[in-house]
Amino acid sequence: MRVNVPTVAPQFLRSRIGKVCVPIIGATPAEMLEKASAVVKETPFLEFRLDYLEKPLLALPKLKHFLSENTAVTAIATCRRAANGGKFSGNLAAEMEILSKAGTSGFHIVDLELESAESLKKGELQKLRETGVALIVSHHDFTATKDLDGIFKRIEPFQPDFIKIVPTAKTLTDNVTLMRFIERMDDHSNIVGVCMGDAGIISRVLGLRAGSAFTFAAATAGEETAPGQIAARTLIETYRIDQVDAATKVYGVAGNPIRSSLSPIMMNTAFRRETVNAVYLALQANKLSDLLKLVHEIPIQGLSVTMPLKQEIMAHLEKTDPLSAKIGACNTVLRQDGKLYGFNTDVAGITGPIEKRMSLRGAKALVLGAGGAARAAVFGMRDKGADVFILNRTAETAQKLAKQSGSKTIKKDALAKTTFDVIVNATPIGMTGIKGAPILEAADLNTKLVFDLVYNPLETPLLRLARQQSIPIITGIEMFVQQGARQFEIFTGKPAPEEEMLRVVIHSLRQQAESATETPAPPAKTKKAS
Ligand SMILES: O=C1C[C@@](O)(C(=O)O)C[C@@H](O)[C@@H]1O
Repeated sequence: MRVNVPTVAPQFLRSRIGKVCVPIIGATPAEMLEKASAVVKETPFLEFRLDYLEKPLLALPKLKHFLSENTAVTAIATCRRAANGGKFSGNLAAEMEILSKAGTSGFHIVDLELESAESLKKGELQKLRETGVALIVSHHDFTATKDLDGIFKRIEPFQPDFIKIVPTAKTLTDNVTLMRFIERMDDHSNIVGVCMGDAGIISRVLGLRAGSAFTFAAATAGEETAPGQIAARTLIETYRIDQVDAATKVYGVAGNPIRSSLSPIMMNTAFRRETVNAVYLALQANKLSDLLKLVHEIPIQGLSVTMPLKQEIMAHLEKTDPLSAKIGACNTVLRQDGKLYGFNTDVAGITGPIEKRMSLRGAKALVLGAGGAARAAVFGMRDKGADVFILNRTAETAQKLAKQSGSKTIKKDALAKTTFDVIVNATPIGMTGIKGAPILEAADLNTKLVFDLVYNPLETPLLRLARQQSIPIITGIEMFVQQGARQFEIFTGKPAPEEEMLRVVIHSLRQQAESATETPAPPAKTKKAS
């Protein structure tokens, strides 16, 4: 017997649902509804995570009212139990009662975990389905991506409207495993697949192209219901997920850790601005071999390479430009005819901004540090004809670099008596989260220009010191944008929209700084993400 006539028959759901489903969380029904009302303006496909509520059953009348007023919304009810990675502490019978009630409260779809489905007594699932609600049977693996075919075989007998498989990507190539699996299922238009974890971002952006019926995105940054989830607006506006098709070229920034890199927002904005059919991903690379495999499997057309892979990748390149070879590091890889070619745009990111202000030919430059960034600064400025001095905490590394590059080393006590045309900080000192005393004092800044390669915070202590003495400065953002702009040109052959790139980077940094000051202290106990 049908308890309720559904507003949408399950077979029409496919045409009704959007490509991006946004989970709605909240500790109270009022909080949930407030969030849902805000999200619905942009994305009308919502998953109400009833398991986040203390008393889900009591919330259903309010949610019913919301759904009757918001007829454009397609709503999933999920009440995942703690044993399956959710937050619901009740038993299976309580979960079923809530889902059945959701089915008669205007929800279009309910989400049931495979383990729950398998534990049901005969006829119980049928009873739930008789409410007229469509069914997703889900499987989550919070540790790995494995045995996807086996999971599929376990879900299939329940004949759900959607089969959802959510493993965790431990490697970049786990995304390929998931996407190949979905592609193989091409006679099933009802598969939903996404990898959790920082390494799983690839599947969140390219999964629809592989055939996933839809994907998940967080309401806002900070409201993720699973590790690695991207905010809906970022996924739609920055990654342009609606436009990713078979012809979309894939690029990315590879490193470890990569989560807070601003390259994806900068490069995707540039692609959008120049209407290039390309998407740029954050690639959490724990191992270079995993990255190299991914590059060929996807395939990836070009890479920005960052710490700690800039040196290690050199051995895997067909050819590099002469500066990368001298520096022993490369930050840009272009894939052509299956072969990888390396470039170093960090150098141009340093010399370009200086040469906009002064010629480096014959200029006297001081470089602080002797690591990777310092090598780019030293070789780059030497190449432009500057006389370079190196100051580093470990004198031997400075001496070695000086010898390789035809530069000199200098001691800290000599600075007050020496004048420079430009001082470049290539150490991480001054960067948000890095401890360490400033290297230079006011008396050491006898220079016409100070360039800090650190870009977060916008104004570093060194730049503040220079500003106080009215010495012109260049911020690390300029280097970041310039190295990215040159990469864009190598990737696409088009001039880079530098102003737009700069604008979006400054905007993101300001937002980050604001949310860092606004965010209340994290709770003592971190809850398990699901
Ligand atoms: O199953 C899924 C997918 C998900 O775990 C994700 O990885 O985005 C988020 C959950 O809210 C949803 O129920």
